[in-house]
Amino acid sequence: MAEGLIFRQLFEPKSSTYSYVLADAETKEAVIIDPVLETVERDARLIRELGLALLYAANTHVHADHVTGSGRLKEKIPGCRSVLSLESGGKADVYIKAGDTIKFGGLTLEVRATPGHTNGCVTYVLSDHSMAFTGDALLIRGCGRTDFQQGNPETLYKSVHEEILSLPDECQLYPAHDYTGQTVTTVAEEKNFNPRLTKPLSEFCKIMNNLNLPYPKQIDRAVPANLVCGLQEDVVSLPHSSATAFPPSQAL
Ligand SMILES: N[C@@H](CCC(=O)N[C@@H](CSS)C(=O)NCC(=O)O)C(=O)O
Repeated sequence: MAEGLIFRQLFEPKSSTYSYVLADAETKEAVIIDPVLETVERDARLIRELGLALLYAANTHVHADHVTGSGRLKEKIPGCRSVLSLESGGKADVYIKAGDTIKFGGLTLEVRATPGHTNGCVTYVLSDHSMAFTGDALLIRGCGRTDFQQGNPETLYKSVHEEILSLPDECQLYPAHDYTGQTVTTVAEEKNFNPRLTKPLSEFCKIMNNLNLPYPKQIDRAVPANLVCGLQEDVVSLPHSSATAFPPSQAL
């Protein structure tokens, strides 16, 4: 792990989503990647307890399976700005594209475009290339589905091979989801053991075109909400949250 980095991996069980807090231990400036609406209270508390100054709530893409917590975090933590790729077509305070950087204290995340699951997917790579946050492009021993939101298996295959598996073998990869209890993988592991991405392109496409997965349970609620930073009048938190409804934000 990069020297001087505070790092937390956080889990939201309903959608099996991982969120990540990264902060500079010296300046306490911080970023959260892929926060979830239902766990905003928990995450905001942690950020407060660690004495962090949250600069950015950055999404890897417009998620289809859960509502982002970025809009709600902005309301709770003044100074926090939402981040999303320009390609996503959603609202945010800061629009990013390949090659951009997100700075917090002395640390930097590089933005790599990794479309294929959606066309706005990005991967955030710590500038020393010790860790990368792959969203749904690469999952542990898997990858994001390609059957909606402009998904395309050929695009995904190229993205993952060129932008993620080209990182150093020891680079730790942190996905947006895991459905089997795993938490982290490495480039070397995925180059050797990923049952989809180790296949030639034609075989990969065949696998992806025949996954036959049911649509995510929250898709009809999540996609429209995530296009407006998770803040939409009719979006309410799922039952286990203490929060209720959020008014539309003028401050996007
Ligand atoms: N059952 C879950 C949705 C599971 C799912 O479709 N996951 C997506 C990422 S979230 S859009 C995916 O790409 N999965 C790939 C795979 O191989 O599982 C729910 O209802 O939320």
